[in-house]
Parts: sequence; structure tokens; C-alpha cells
Amino acid sequence: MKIFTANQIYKADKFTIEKQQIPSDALMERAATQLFEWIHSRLQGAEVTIQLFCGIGNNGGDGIALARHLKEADYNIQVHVVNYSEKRSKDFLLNLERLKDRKIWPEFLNDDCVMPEISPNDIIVDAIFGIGLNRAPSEWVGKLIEHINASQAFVLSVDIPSGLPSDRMPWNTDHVIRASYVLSFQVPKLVFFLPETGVYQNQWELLDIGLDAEFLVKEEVDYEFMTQFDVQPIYRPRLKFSHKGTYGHAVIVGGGYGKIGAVQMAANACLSIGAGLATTFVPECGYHSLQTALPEAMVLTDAEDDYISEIKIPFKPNAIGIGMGMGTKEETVQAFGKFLKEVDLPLVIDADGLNILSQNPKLLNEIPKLSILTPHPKELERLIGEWKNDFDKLDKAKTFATKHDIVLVIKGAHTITFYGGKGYVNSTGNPGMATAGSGDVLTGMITGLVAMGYDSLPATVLGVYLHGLAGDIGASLVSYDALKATGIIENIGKAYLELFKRPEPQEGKGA
Ligand SMILES: NC(=O)C1=CN([C@@H]2O[C@H](COP(=O)(O)OP(=O)(O)OC[C@H]3O[C@@H](n4cnc5c(N)ncnc54)[C@H](O)[C@@H]3O)[C@@H](O)[C@H]2O)[C@H](O)CC1
Ligand SMILES: [K+]
Repeated sequence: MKIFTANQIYKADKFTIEKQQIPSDALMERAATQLFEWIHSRLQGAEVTIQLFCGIGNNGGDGIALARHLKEADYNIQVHVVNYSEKRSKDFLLNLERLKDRKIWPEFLNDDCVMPEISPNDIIVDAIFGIGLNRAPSEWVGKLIEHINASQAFVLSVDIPSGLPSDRMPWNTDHVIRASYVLSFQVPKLVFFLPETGVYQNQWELLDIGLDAEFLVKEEVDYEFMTQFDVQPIYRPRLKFSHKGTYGHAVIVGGGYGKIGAVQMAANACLSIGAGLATTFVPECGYHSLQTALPEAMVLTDAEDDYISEIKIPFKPNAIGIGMGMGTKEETVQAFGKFLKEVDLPLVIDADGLNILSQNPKLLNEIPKLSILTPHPKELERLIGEWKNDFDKLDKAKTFATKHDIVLVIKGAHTITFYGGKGYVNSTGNPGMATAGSGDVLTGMITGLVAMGYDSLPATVLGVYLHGLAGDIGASLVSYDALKATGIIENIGKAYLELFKRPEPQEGKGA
């Protein structure tokens, strides 16, 4: 699913109005109808007070039109116009007239207004600013937003929490609505997925306002949100007349004294995702535990007992995952550097493989093209340097991936994969996956998919999605808190099955 910028949404708007030959307020009416139906199907006419805070742009217009629908269904409403500018939009004014025609007179809030009383039992509709916000809200509007945030009422934001710009950091973090729920139109907004800006909403959901399908299909975007619908076509079914050789031989290189488990989990995940064969390459000390814990895998050992000193693989594998539990001992750094020069297939590099790269930046030029790097935020910072904010992080990550022609995975609540100047935002996963070994499992899964013949980008996007989905299934069985990395591996099979269940209506999860 494409993630549009505000400008692209305006373009889609214009295109739709022209192609469908509808008046400009028709989209606002669709938006208001969808908002009303969402609310009405849940409240069923309940006697709760709904306080609508409407700006003077089209977001406010949506709110005003919604107020009319709510009134017609006999809801108990209070409408406030947050009068932050004299430049009222045409469709806002049109809907204000329609509201007045029904004898509803909104209260106009200005910079000298008394803050309206809000009970914690009220429902707030936040339609102050939408995607048109392009400068800091003035101080009194900021104070009104603080007042709403302090009310403890349920806050339903229209399109985007007011005060949150769609493509940059907020000017003042206190002057952004903390939404209980966001009903966003047609396409998700990038800010929902970033750690610093995703905190302004608990949950979001899309409402279809019928923007033109041709435009949605054709428009090129910088980011995509990878839903079940987007990931399904990547999957390649196993063939009837295939054998284990068809699904590739993966090698997992890593481990050290006390850190053999990382390799074991990666290799286990690699086989569980479907690789034909898996061989581990570990220091000698890992031999017995690996052979015992994972009988399906083969084991090659380094000459050293406790650490890796020379990486020798006596056959040509289809994929190599490297770095977990490997340490950054000088001999290991040398071995890793030498290996990078020799190897002629894309690698999946994680953990200490990444740490060695950031400590020895010259090695960055030796990374085989189309390799996949899977840093968590700290590892990413060591690789690309500090960032000012999430948007700066995305820019730096994109530049780094393009410069080295690699797939870069930024792990987190919504893992983002960069390749070819584009970012793919993952839709699965949960906080329970922030647990030891979760990253080793992901590396193993992606390595397995590469071994099976998937190209680097599809292997990564599919691997990240299934990893999150396996984690979601695991957490549904044992809770977020009790989920362990091995619990993710155990549910890879169920994740595959879930991938092909009938898609549910698009619903997002907040921060
Ligand atoms: N295609 C769609 O998705 C549709 C979306 N709709 C809704 O329209 C808004 C966007 O409306 P727009 O009028 O462009 O912007 P806002 O309502 O967000 O309004 C702000 C308005 O005020 C100016 N402004 C910006 N920042 C400030 C500020 N800090 N202080 C004062 N004034 C400011 C700016 O010039 C804007 O014009 C979208 O979010 C949806 O809710 C349509 O209803 C249907 C189609
Ligand atoms: K809003």
C-alpha cells in the first residue's frame, strides 16, 4: 500500500475530482459519511456528548460535515470552530452554511477564548488541522490542544492528529493532539510509523473516500506500507518435482564462547523458513551443542576454540548470513575483512558483522552488492552516524543504502527496508519481539529465503513480514512479555499459513 506525501494526496484529490466529474465538496461529503458510519456503528445512538473541534480548512470542513450527520442521527453534539485564521476554505464555509441551515450554531473559539469544559466521558472529534498544517499552531491553539490532551476524554482524530505535520517533526511536541484513534483518509501517513511521531496516536485505521484507483496505482512513491496484500505476491510456492537442492544451501557464520545460541537460532530459523540445507560455521567450542540442539544442520568449525579466526567454506553456498555472536576480536576482524574480499555472493550481515564494519569503515567498500544489512537502532547509528530526528535518519539510511548498493533494514516497531531509493515499511510485529535473539532469527529467516532463490529485496521484505507475523502469532499464544526468540521460530509455519488467510479490513496499529 502506497504512502503518499501531503502533496501527492492533494494531487490525487484534484485528479479524482476531474476524472469523476464531481464537485470539490463531494470528497468532503464522502469523508464525513465514512466518519459518521464508523462512529455510528460503534456508538449506536448512545447518549454520550460528542465535542467536535473544527479548524477552518478542509480538515475542519470534514468535522463540520460530520457534525451535520451526527445531528441528523440525534447525537448530542457541541461544535467548536477553532478560528485560527480568516482564510476559511470554500468547502468549510459551504458545510458551515449547511450546518447553520439545520439550526446548529457552533461556538467560535479565538485567541482570547475560555477553554471549553471537557468531561473525561465526552468523545472529542479532533478536526483542527489535517495534512495542510505547514507552520506551528499559534500559542492559543497550542494551549487548546494541551487542554484537550489533559481532558482524558477519548480523542478521535480526523485524518491525522492535529498539530502533527505529515512530513516533518512537530514544532512543539506539547502542541500535538494525542489521539486515541485516527481515522485517516485513503492512505496511511509516514508519520504513523516513525518512533518519534508515531507516539501521537494509539491506533489508526483507513477510510476509503474513493480517490481515483488509476492515480493510486500509477503514482510513484518513496515509501510503501507492506500489508498482507502487498507481501502475498512475493511468495513463491514450492514445486512438486523439487528436492532439497532446489531450496538452496545456506551457511550461517558466527558465534563465540558463550554465544553459540545466536547461530543455533539463526540456523533453526533458516531451516524453518524453508532453506533446503543449512550449515553453520562456528568456533570449535560450538560443535557439540549445535549438533545436539539442531540435528538438521551441519557444522563446520574454525581452527580456534573460542572465536572465529579464518572463515573457510569448502563448497559454494547459495546464501550466507554472518555476524551473530561473532565478537569483534582482532583475529575475527581480519577474518571477516578477508572473507568480504573473497566472497562473491550477497551476504546477510548482522550484529558483530555490522559492528566490525562501523569500526573499520574501509571495509564498507568491500561489501558485496545487494548484501542485506540488518542493524537495530544502535548498530545503525554506528554505521551512518547520529541523526537529528527520524526524518534525518531516514534520509541518511536511504543515502547509505544507495551509495553501497545494499538492502538496509532499520529494525524497530515498524521495520523499514531501504533499497533503490525506496523504503518499505513493515506492518507486522509487536513489542514482545524486543527480546534476546529476535534479530538472530530474522537474519536466519532472510538468509534462508535468499538461499531458496529469492532476490535480496523480496527476501528481506518477505522475511521481515513473516518474522513479525510469527512474533504476533507467538505473542497471541503466550503474551508479549513471555515471547522468546525461539517462540518466533516455532510460529514461522503458522505465519506462512496466515499469509494466505483471507485479508481482513485494513487496520493499523499505533505506536
Ligand atoms: N484527499 C483527501 O484525503 C481529502 C482530504 N480532506 C481533508 O482535507 C484536509 C486538508 O485540508 P487543508 O484545507 O488543505 O488543510 P487543513 O485543514 O489541514 O488546514 C489548515 C489550513 O490552514 C493553513 N495553516 C496551516 N498551518 C497553519 C497554522 N499553523 N496556523 C494557521 N493556519 C495554518 C493552511 O494554509 C491550510 O489551508 C485533510 O487532512 C482531510 O482532512 C477533504 O475533506 C477530502 C479529500
Ligand atoms: K485532525
